[in-house]
Amino acid sequence: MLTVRGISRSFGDHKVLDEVSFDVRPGRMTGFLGANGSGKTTTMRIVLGVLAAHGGTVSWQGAEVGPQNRPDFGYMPEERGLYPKMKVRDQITWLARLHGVDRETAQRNTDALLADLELTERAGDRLEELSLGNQQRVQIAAALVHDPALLILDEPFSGLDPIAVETVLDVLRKRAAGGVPVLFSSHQLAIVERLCDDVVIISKGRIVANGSREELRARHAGQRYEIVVAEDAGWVRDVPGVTILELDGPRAVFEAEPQQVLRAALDRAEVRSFTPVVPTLDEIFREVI
Ligand SMILES: Nc1ncnc2c1ncn2[C@@H]1O[C@H](COP(=O)(O)OP(=O)(O)OP(=O)(O)O)[C@@H](O)[C@H]1O
Repeated sequence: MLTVRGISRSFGDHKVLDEVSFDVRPGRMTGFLGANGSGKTTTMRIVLGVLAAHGGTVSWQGAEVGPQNRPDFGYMPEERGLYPKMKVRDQITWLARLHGVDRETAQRNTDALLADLELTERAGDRLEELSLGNQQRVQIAAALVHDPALLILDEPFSGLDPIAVETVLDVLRKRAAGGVPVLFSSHQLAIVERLCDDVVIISKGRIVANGSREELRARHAGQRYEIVVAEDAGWVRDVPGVTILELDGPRAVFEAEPQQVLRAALDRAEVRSFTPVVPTLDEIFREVI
């Protein structure tokens, strides 16, 4: 498990991270969300040791992270740093070798990743000959080729078309299923909602929400319900204590103490369904940042 505790960082007078704490658990996909400039990249760079913290600790499997851990980590930085003129397969294999992987394993891992990322046909092309989306897939291969024990990915889905997103998702899910903790930042909340086990939301350098997707939804659910009845649901607005959010023929969405509305409903109408409305990640995000 990766444990981040009380990390702070300033640039000049600007405090960019303020006591940031969260965990990235084994076998779980953790989405790291925040507006532009909220501190995601800075946090990731500190975890990777590329940047020093001004306070706090980062631990891996219970011990403070140091240079000895770095070869075990896989990092896809925001500023993509591969060689445009080098051929795709040569480049990925070479990166694996730099991480100390033997030649045979490096070639086997490269070929398996290129196949999983649907890049086999481009293996002999120079990186600069690929479309931006395909270059992005190569970046993902570069972060994964040495079979890292932890994955930190800065915006791995940016610039990918929906089919490429699915391909990359499958590759990352496979790693997580194998027990690797995966932390990735993204602005695409629909993807995070679908993919993540855990969510960490940062705003202006502070963690404002942190937990499993279900916990966050339950925590932010409030008293919002949807009722569907056989005929017009207009009477719901007359039940004391109800705030109507949507009213559309036989369907109403409202905030209220639910038992009272359900009792009133059973007196007046044939109830087809009565369900709590859980907020989307997008709604939670807007609420907390
Ligand atoms: N090397 C630096 N020198 C000065 N300020 C910096 C430096 N690196 C980051 N910052 C500032 O720290 C803040 C957080 O930046 P960071 O890149 O971590 O945000 P982010 O959440 O990754 O944003 P985005 O979603 O736009 O990538 C910003 O205000 C940024 O300008």
